Amino acid sequence: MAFVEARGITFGYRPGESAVVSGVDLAAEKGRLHVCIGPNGAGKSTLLALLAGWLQPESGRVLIEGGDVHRMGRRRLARQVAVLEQDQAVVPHLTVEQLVLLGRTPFLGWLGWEGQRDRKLAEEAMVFTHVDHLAARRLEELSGGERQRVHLARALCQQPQLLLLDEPTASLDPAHQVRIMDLLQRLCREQGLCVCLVSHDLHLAALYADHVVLLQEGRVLGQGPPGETMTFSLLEQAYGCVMLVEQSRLGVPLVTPVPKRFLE
Ligand SMILES: Nc1ncnc2c1ncn2[C@@H]1O[C@H](COP(=O)(O)OP(=O)(O)OP(=O)(O)O)[C@@H](O)[C@H]1O
Repeated sequence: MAFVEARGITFGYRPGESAVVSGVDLAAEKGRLHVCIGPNGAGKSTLLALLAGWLQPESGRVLIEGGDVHRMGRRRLARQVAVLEQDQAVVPHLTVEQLVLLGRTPFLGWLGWEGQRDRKLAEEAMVFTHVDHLAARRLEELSGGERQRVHLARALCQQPQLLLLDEPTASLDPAHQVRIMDLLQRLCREQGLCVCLVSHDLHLAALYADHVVLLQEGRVLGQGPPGETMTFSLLEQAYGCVMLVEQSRLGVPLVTPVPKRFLE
């Protein structure tokens, strides 16, 4: 059974205006990495917020392990689902370790004290994401990429079953992009996590996705393995520019948007 399922979900931010997500069906499984791609404004972040239960669809349902996400208690939801948003707020004066420990909040007792196990999980998450050497630093003293890795550590520290990430590699250098994607893949394979992420990086999507969802104007234009969804015709239709799709030497589609001067 799918771990998280969207059944015909439709959502619009303002009544009477056209929907931002329209009739989306998808099924995401444990142990698999799902990547949602599509042009700016296609509705990817909105879809992620619907899967997280932060937004309620006008029609259709989001199910987690077969249960409606809006009927799950907030604490239960927070224990199962971790979200890494696109623009994480910087909480002033908080150290890296303190922020990562916030991932344990749904599991703490009523006094809110962290125990030894919580601190151990925070440390493991910081080692995983290569930020352990920054543990005592304040968030505002970090680079964008370092901060992004710290927020990922916070999400991992939560030990979720479903991890939703909005452009988790956006401000990372190529080595850290690969390291973080390797880590996410390992979490899927070894710990059976269900990972859904949004990305504009078509090459990373082709390299790592088990399942690609291609959105355009709120609708699913195609979904399936990268080889079936990242075709030049679907990508051109979605992005509205000419795309060259080759088979890379790593055996996955290599997508290059073609500059105008090569078309003249
Ligand atoms: N809080 C909001 N209130 C009103 N409209 C919104 C809100 N958030 C997003 N939208 C609109 O909904 C549409 C989809 O936005 P969304 O952020 O989901 O797209 P996206 O595919 O993630 O885009 P991008 O790739 O640019 O991040 C856009 O037209 C956007 O302007």
